[in-house]
Amino acid sequence: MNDAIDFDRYDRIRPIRWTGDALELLDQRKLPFAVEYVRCDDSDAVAAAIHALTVRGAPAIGIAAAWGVVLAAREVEAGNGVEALAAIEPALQRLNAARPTAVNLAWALARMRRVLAGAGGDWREVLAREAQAIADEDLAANRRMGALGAALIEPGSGVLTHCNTGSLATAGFGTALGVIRAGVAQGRIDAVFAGETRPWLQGARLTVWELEQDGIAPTLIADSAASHLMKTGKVRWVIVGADRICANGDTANKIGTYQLAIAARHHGVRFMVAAPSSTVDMDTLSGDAIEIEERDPGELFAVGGTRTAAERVGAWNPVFDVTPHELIDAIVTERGVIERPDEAAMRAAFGG
Ligand SMILES: CSC[C@@H](O)[C@@H](O)C(=O)COP(=O)(O)O
Repeated sequence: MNDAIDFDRYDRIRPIRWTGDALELLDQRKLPFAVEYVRCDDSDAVAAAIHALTVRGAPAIGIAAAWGVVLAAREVEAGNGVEALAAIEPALQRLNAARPTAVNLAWALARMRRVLAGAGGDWREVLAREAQAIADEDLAANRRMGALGAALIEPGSGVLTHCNTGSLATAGFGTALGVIRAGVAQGRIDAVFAGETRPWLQGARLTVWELEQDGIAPTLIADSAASHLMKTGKVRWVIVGADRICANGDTANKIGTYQLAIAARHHGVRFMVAAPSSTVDMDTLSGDAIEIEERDPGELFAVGGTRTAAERVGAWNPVFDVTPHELIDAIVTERGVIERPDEAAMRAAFGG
């Protein structure tokens, strides 16, 4: 087994590109059938892209929103950061309202507000530097998490992941998918299973495509095949990302994660959450307090534009769920590994 990880070999996709005067977003609604970037020239276009899932994944929407603040700043004249902040605050609120569950969005906006409030005449440059720092720190955090998470995995393991948590969902390398990339690179993981992730198919459309760019051949499964897969003994870990990790370790992630955690515990499969510290929300005490985004029920009526449900049916489309901390074996952030997370362990690691 070789513990060295050639990060560049596994990290080629960039979903967010800042051109110097516009934000380009890899259109994740069209992947894998078209690789097209959408150009955003103002902050409302960024907010609309976040809402429409053109850009998605908790860290990625935080980074996109930070660049959205830079775009909002172009529309105002102000002598210092405090004046500028007052002028762009409505735009920041529209960015914040684009999606409710991933805390990285509010976290990135709070960070942009903080530096702006302390800036002088050079406030535009201060904002651009901070947006770039948020992106750079995310990439570094993912690489660190990859190494930390992979170290928990015994050589010869199979793993199951859910949704898309890779380069597409972050500044690069990925959270759970970063752990998987690192685990494959080190020879610890010899089989990767990816759930389709109905209804938006992040697993089928994005994760499988991303891993194939790296020369990793994943096996796609229907979401409903997960318990059966676990019963076969082919996976030792379920590895997922997070949209918000609470003070007690309860974790919101893509709908379907909770049932994977229940099934994993039943079958003796371990359950890992990998996320940067920007996903940790020590102000939210437990998962009960997390707002779960509900999207258009129409997302359930069709696949790829073809109707699959009868006409005039009702549907409910919550797109995240909360996994209680008791079902989580390890939370991995760039700051370290928390095994069997609870409030005491979270407070010891993150304060608050
Ligand atoms: C690094 S990504 C972690 C989560 O953001 C991911 O698992 C997820 O749930 C994404 O949901 P999405 O609705 O596609 O934005």
